[in-house]
Amino acid sequence: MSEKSKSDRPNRPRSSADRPRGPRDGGAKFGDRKPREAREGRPPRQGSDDRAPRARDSDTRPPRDREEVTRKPLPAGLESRYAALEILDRVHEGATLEDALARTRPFDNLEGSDRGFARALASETLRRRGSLDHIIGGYLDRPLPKKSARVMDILRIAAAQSLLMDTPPHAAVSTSVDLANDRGETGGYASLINAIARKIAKDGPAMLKKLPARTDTPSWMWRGWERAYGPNGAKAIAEAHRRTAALDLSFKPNEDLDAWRDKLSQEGNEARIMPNGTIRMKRISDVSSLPGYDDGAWWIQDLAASLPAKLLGDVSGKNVFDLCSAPGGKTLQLAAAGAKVTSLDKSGARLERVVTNLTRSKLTAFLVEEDVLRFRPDEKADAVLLDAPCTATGTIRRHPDIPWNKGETTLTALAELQGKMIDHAISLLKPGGTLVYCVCSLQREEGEAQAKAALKRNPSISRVPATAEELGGMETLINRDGDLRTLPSMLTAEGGLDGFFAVRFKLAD
Ligand SMILES: C[S@@+](CC[C@H](N)C(=O)[O-])C[C@H]1O[C@@H](n2cnc3c(N)ncnc32)[C@H](O)[C@@H]1O
Repeated sequence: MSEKSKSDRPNRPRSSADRPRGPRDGGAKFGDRKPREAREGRPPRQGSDDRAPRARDSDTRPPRDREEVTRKPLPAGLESRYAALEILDRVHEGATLEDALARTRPFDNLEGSDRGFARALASETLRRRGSLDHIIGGYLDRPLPKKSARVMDILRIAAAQSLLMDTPPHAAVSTSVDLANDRGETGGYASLINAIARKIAKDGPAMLKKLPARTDTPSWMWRGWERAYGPNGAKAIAEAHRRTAALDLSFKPNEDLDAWRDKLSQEGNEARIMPNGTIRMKRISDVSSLPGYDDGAWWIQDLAASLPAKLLGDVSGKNVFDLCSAPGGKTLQLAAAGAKVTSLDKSGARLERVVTNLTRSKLTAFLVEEDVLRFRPDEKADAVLLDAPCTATGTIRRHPDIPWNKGETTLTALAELQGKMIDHAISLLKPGGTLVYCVCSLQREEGEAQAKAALKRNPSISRVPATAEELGGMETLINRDGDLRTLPSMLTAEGGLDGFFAVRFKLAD
């Protein structure tokens, strides 16, 4: 982008202190903080454009830096397992898997296939943690003491390698024993780990096959899905979570999708055009090497995540507030469709990712760093998109840490916040304006129940049902009320999609 004066640089977050006038008044400040990716001099990794929302914004925490500088190099083959163990440790401390991957030094030091292996090992261990714990538990006389959490993690990654990955059993066992011996606190358990890992390598595959899909789902989540979708629906969702998500790319309007499909297709990884215009392929490790990345022709966005913005219809030339916008998937969509977008998020760190994504895509938006509930612009909006913070249970395929780091109390607190955000978003609309409220959650409390309660609290709004035409003809994604409801168990033959809910409201004229 060419050098412009401060007031002409829309892609700069403004702090709330710079907000005396309307949202489009320029005056962009917020210093010259560079986006994190640019600071580190490396492209964002796969999935970073449209990652799952998080109830707790751990992006603002300082990087973990506790790795011992003086550590002796580990034997070949052990580094990647050691990195996976450290990643799990950070997730247990409350970090998201994505943050843990970004901030675990032993992982950062890995390259190529070792890096891919460590990532896959940590992800698969979390994805099937319930099953792995069940099988390991069968070999323990009593649960391991809390202070031996690392022993349990070594057993988990031993089991994950034997049961879920193609690691030869002897390698899964011997590297786990080596990991145990690497530290005094776990060395005393080396023979126990050796014995259990061997048994699991031998008998575990048959045991794993017998475990029901719900074993990998915390019971509060399972109960919610059963209430909402019935026992078979809950089972189908849990089964879908065992599969990894595809790589979905959203394109700017007017791009020639047939040409992009041909350019993106690789041997063994055919790209395909989905009904809504998403191009889908199998996940690859280096997205930045794909054609079109540097030109910003596309951005990563799950098919389901691309649908709520479509419910705003033709936004060209309209004033649209994208509330809770980071990392910016929907801001990019709206800006690419010609809207004058005000992109608001309360996290400055996450807004930097919006800047990165806008810059790469050569699109512009006005950025506001603010809490939604405190946002009081002078000028109201033609349309508002509210992608509220939620439990993100619709994105478990991509973020297998979610079941273990979210609880029912988080759900209750988020549901209360979502109601307040909806009411505030309505107050930001011009008469006749449109609000789309959405969440990437499977929990009814955050979706269907919010829509119902919002209509009851606000007689000035009415629901405008979604149409199949707006969703690329995919009418199965519309529920009985006319709202968008996607589940990971839908479009199974095509690779599934994230779980999303979206409702469209119109404010009376
Ligand atoms: C669901 S994610 C947004 C995903 C984004 N819309 C996209 O399409 O890329 C939720 C976002 O809400 C933000 N957030 C959470 N609470 C907020 C609040 N009170 N005010 C503004 N933003 C908030 C988080 O920082 C997070 O970036």
